[in-house]
Amino acid sequence: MNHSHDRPEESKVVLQPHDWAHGGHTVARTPEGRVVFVRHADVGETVRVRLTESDENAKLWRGDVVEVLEASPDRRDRHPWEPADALRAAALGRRPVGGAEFGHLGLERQREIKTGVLRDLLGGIGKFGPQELDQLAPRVEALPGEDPDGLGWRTRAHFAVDDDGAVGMHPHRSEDLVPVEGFPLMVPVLERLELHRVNLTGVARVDLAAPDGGRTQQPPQLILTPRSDSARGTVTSSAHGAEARDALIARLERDLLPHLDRVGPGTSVVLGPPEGRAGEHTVVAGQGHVVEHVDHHAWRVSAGGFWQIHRLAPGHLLEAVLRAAQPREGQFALDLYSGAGLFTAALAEAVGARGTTTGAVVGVEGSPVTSADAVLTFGDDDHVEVVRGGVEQVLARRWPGTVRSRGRRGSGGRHGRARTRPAAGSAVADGSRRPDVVVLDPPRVGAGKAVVDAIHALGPERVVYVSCDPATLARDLARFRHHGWAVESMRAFDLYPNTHHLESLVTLTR
Ligand SMILES: C[S@@+](CC[C@H](N)C(=O)[O-])C[C@H]1O[C@@H](n2cnc3c(N)ncnc32)[C@H](O)[C@@H]1O
Repeated sequence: MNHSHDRPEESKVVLQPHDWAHGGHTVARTPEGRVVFVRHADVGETVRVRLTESDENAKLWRGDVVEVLEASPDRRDRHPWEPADALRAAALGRRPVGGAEFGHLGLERQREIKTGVLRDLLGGIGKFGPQELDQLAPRVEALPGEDPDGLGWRTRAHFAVDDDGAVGMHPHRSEDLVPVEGFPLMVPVLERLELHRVNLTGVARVDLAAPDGGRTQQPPQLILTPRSDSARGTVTSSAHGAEARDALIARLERDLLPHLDRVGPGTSVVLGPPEGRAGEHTVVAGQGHVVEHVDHHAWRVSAGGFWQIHRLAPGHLLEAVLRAAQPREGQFALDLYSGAGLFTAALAEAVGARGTTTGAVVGVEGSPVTSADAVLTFGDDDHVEVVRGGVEQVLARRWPGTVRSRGRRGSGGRHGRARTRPAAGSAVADGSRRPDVVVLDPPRVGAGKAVVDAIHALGPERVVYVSCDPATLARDLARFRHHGWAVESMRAFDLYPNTHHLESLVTLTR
C-alpha cells in the first residue's frame, strides 16, 4: 500500500532524472537503485524531490520536484499557471494541481519529449525496429495558430467542488482539493466566468463547454453534477432527492445566475444526474446543447456529450483524417467511435451527396447522449447511418464472424442493442457490403485485439487510426502489423499543450 507523506521535510531526496516515461514523469534512481517517477523535472536536471508515494514494498516510488539544483536550459522562467507550479506549491507547503504538468518547460521541449515518448512506445510495445522508426519519423507537430505559451485552448474543462462550494482541482493521484481561481489553459470566454466567485454548495463537479472554440456569439454552457451524499442539502434519487434537487436549483437561481448575468450573459446552466448515477439533465437556464461548426458543417453536442477539447482540433483533425483516409465518391466508410459525428460529416460529403445509392457512411458510437446527437445532426441524410452501441458488439452483429472474442469493452459495451437510423442502403444495413475505408478514434483504452481483428477481417483498403494514447496505439498497431498491415504514414499533434498528452494519426494499408 502506498502512503503519502504529510510532513514534507521527512521525505526529500536529491535525484538526477535520466529518462522520460509515458504518463508525464521523468525516471530517476535513488543511490540504492530504487526507481522513482519524478514529476515537474526534466532529464539532465538535479532536483530535490518530495516523495509522494514511497512504500518500502512498492515496485516504484513517486515524487514532485520541490527545488531545482541544476536546471534544464528548457525550464521556463515562470510557470504559466501558479497552482500547477511545483516550486511555488512547495513554497506554500502543498502539492501542485494536475492539468499543466509540463508547464515548467518551453513548448518546443514539451513536443520533443512527447515525440521521444511516442517513439519509445512504438519501439517497445509496438515492436517497430529502429530503421522503421527512422523512416516513419514520428514528430509531434504544433497546431498552426497555437498560442505562443500554449494557453487559451481548452473549450472543455471541469472542476471539482469542495464542501464549502468552491471550485478546485486535484494534485496528481490525490483526493486533496486545491481551490483555484481560473485555469489559463481554457479559452478566454470560459476564464471570464470566474466561477471561484460563486458558492456552489451541493455541487460535486462543474463541466464547462465553449462552442466553436469560444469564438462566436454562442454563449458557453455550465453542466453541474450534484453531490449524491446526504450532506449539505444534496441530492439523491429518492422522493426526498427530488426536493433536494429543487432546493439546489433554487439556490443556483439565487447565487449562480445573477453572477453569470454579470460576467457571461446568456450562459446555459444544465443540472445533470447526481454523481455516479445515470439520469436526465435539467436545463436551469439557456439550452441543453451547443452547436459546433467547422466550415459549412454543423454538429449538435448535448450536455455530457463528447467534443474535441482543443479549440483548433476539430478543423485540424477533420482535414488530416480526410487526407489520410482518401475516401472516394461511391465508397462505403465506417467511422468507429464516431462521437457526435465530426469525421462522419466529412466522410459523408466525400463519398457522395444525399440520395446517392452507393456512397455510404456508418458511424458507431457507444454513448447514448452523443449518438443521439449524431442522429439529430444527420437527420434524414439517407447515406449516413448512426449506430448506437459498443464497437465490438456492433461489428459482431452486423458482420457475424468478424469478431471472435465477445468480451465487453469500454463505455460502449454497456449499451444494449444498436439503434440505427436510417439505413444507408440495404447492402450496408444487412452487412453484405463491407467498408472500403475504416476510421477509428477510440478512447484511451484503445480498440483492443477483438476490434483490430474484426477490422482486419472486414478487409478495407485503408484504415485511419486516431489515438489519444500512444501506449494503446502501439499495442493495437502491433496487432495490425501481425495481420500484415503496414503503417503508410504517421502524424502526431500537440492537441494538449502544457500537458503530457498527445494525439496521433496513423494510416494503415495492406
Ligand atoms: C476520442 S472520442 C472520438 C469521437 C469523434 N471521433 C470525434 O473526434 O469527435 C471517442 C468516442 O468513443 C466513444 N466510445 C468509447 N468507448 C466506446 C465503445 N466501446 N464503443 C463505441 N463507442 C465508444 C466515446 O463515447 C467517444 O464519443
